[in-house]
Amino acid sequence: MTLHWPEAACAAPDSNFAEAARARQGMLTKPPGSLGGLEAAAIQLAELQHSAEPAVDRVWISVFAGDHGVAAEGVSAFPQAVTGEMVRNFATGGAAISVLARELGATLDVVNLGTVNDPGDIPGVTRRIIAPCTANLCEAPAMTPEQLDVALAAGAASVAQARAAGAQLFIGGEMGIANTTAATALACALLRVAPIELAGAGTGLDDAGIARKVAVVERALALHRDVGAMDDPAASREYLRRLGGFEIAALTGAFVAAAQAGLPVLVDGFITTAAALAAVRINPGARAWLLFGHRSHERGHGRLLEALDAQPLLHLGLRLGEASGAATAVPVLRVACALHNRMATFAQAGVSTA
Ligand SMILES: Cc1cc2ncn([C@H]3O[C@H](COP(=O)(O)O)[C@@H](O)[C@H]3O)c2cc1C
Ligand SMILES: O=C(O)c1cccnc1
Repeated sequence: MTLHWPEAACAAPDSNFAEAARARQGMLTKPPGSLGGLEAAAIQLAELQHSAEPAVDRVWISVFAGDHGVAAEGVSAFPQAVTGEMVRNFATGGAAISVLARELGATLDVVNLGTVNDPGDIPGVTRRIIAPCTANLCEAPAMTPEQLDVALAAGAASVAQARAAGAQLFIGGEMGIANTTAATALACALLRVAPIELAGAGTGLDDAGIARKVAVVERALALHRDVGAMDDPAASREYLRRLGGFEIAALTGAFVAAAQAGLPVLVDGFITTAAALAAVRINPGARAWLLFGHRSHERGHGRLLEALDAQPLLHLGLRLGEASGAATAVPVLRVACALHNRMATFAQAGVSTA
């Protein structure tokens, strides 16, 4: 059997740079460990970038958009037309992620994978249309095998662009009305937990709406059960195909491709973390390349982060998606790098050690 590209080896982090960075942190003019997660982030970036001076000055943000057949079940507080409308808003600069990208001096890549309310060919949007939307995942597999392949490859194509542009950090975001339902279904299947444990309010469902969402995810899981063992990469791929979405699969493809290329990734919220879990299940070597921007307010995010043994940088109660939480965490990573690279050592500053 030929190896499918997402299962090919990931790049190797360099533990020598991690050791050196850890040693340097111990010599800087502060009690060892006192900069907590900032130290850990700088050490991880040094290890991933194979650099004594880690940096995240050049940031690439890809926001993948796609519509979901499961929106027909009334599982979002907003209408499906919003997905296409927001694609336009990303491109014209009015969305949260548009503002954040400008603040960071980051490149914003908007990729339309298929929206029912299609904004068409507009400047600032890359069209990689797969279909107007996925199939309703509680009635059929969300994607055909061919659609899954195209979506995974779309993510990899954005990573190739990011690398060509010299990016030091890749951020993936998503837009797709009803995609918290798809992400919940995928996470439940990958983690083997009940929908009631993970289903949340998304864009703002009330309790009755969340109960409807739970029932929809239960139907989906009943339809798509017995796909394979938890540790089987092919089974995880199949769950992604049946329960994911175009933008979720593109994120999975992007995360795997970034890890294969040796480009660190900063993960956003609930939906992107579900895509990240799928990436790690398909290719375990991808885990090392992931940093986590924030813990979202969305109900199931904590469980997903735990499953990935992730320590997110921020906890601000954000529940937007679009890569907004990851983008908000970039200044924290920049501060971590500046401290690591520019603080004086005890010897340089003539400060007494313990
Ligand atoms: C105006 C607007 C902008 C958004 N930007 C991201 N999302 C977020 O909300 C959606 C997921 O929530 P649900 O599953 O409840 O539909 C996704 O599109 C996500 O990115 C938005 C939602 C809205 C309404
Ligand atoms: O955590 C997220 O990414 C999120 C939560 C709610 C709605 N959209 C995205």
